[in-house]
Amino acid sequence: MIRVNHLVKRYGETRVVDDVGFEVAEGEVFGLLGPNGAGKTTTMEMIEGLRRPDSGEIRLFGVDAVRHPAKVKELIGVQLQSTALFDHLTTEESILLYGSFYQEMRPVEELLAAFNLQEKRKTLVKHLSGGQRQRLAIALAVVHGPRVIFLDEPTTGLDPKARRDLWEIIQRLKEEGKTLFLSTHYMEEAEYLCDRVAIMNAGQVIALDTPTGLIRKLGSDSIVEFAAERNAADAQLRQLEGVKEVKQSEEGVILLLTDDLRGTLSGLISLADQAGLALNGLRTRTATLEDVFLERTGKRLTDA
Ligand SMILES: Nc1ncnc2c1ncn2[C@@H]1O[C@H](COP(=O)(O)OP(=O)(O)OP(=O)(O)O)[C@@H](O)[C@H]1O
Repeated sequence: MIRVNHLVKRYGETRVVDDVGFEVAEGEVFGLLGPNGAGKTTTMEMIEGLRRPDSGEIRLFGVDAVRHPAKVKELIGVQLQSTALFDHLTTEESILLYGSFYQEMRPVEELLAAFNLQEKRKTLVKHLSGGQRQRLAIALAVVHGPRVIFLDEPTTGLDPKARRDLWEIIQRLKEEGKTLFLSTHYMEEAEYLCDRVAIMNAGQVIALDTPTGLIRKLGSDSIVEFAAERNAADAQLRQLEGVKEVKQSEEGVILLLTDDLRGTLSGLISLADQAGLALNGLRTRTATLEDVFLERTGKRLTDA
C-alpha cells in the first residue's frame, strides 16, 4: 500500500532524510520512532505529497506520489497540527467545513460519536482541551473516509489520560481496517500501538521490525540498572552471568543487558561486596524499545 525506496531530502549540506526505505501493508499501524530532528516529519510529509524529495521513490496504492502529489492527497487523511484548527468555529462547524472540501463525507453524528466529541459539538474550538483538539484534528483527517491516515506525533503535549483516550481512538481506527502511519518520540506509544516500527536516527532507519522482534534482537530480555560513582568494575560487569552488554548513560546510570536476570543479580551483589560498588537506585525491568535505541546509537531516545 505504501512503498518507499531510497528516499533522500537535503537541506543545504545535510541529508535530513538519508536513503530511507520501507513498505507499509494495508491495515497495518506503522510507526516512525525517533528523537526530535531525526527526520520523521520530513519523511511523512514527502509521502503525503507536501514536500518534494531530492531523490527516491514513493508509491501509495501504486500511484507515484512524487509525480502525482495531488492524486495522493485524495486518497489519504492527514492530521493537522491542532494549532491549525479554526478557533472561532465550533466542533461541529469544523467537521462540516472540512467535509465540504470533499465529494463525500462521513455523517457528522458518526464522527462526533467515534471521537467522543458529542458533548462538545457546540463548543468553540478555542475552548476545547488539548486532548479534545487532538481528537477533533483526527476526526477532520478521516472526514472523507480515507483508507490511510497519517498522524504526526499525535499525543505530544497531552496528559496521560488524554493520551490513553487517543490510543483507544487509534486502535478503533485500526479495527475499522484503516492503515495508520504515525510518528512519535514516545517509545511506549510505539510499543503499544504499532504493528511495526522503523526507528529513525539522524535521517536514517536504523532498525525496522515488530516491537517484540526489535526487542528480541537485543538478545537480552531484562535490564539491570543502577547508578555508580565510578566505572572501575566495567570489565567485571561484562563477565557477570548472562550479561550481553554493559552501557553507561550520560547521567552515570549503568545498564546491564542480560538474558539471565537471576544469575546477573547474584553475581552483581557479590561483585558489589568485593569491589565496594554502591548500587544506588538498583532496579530491574524488562527490555523496551528505548534499550534498542540505546544499543544502536549509544544514546537514550529521550536525550538524543
Ligand atoms: N524546511 C527546512 N529547512 C531546513 N531544515 C529543515 C527544514 N525542515 C526540517 N529541517 C531540518 O531537518 C531535520 C529533520 O527534521 P524533522 O522535522 O523531519 O524531524 P522530526 O524527526 O520530525 O523531529 P520533530 O519531532 O522535532 O518534528 C531537522 O534537523 C530540521 O531542523
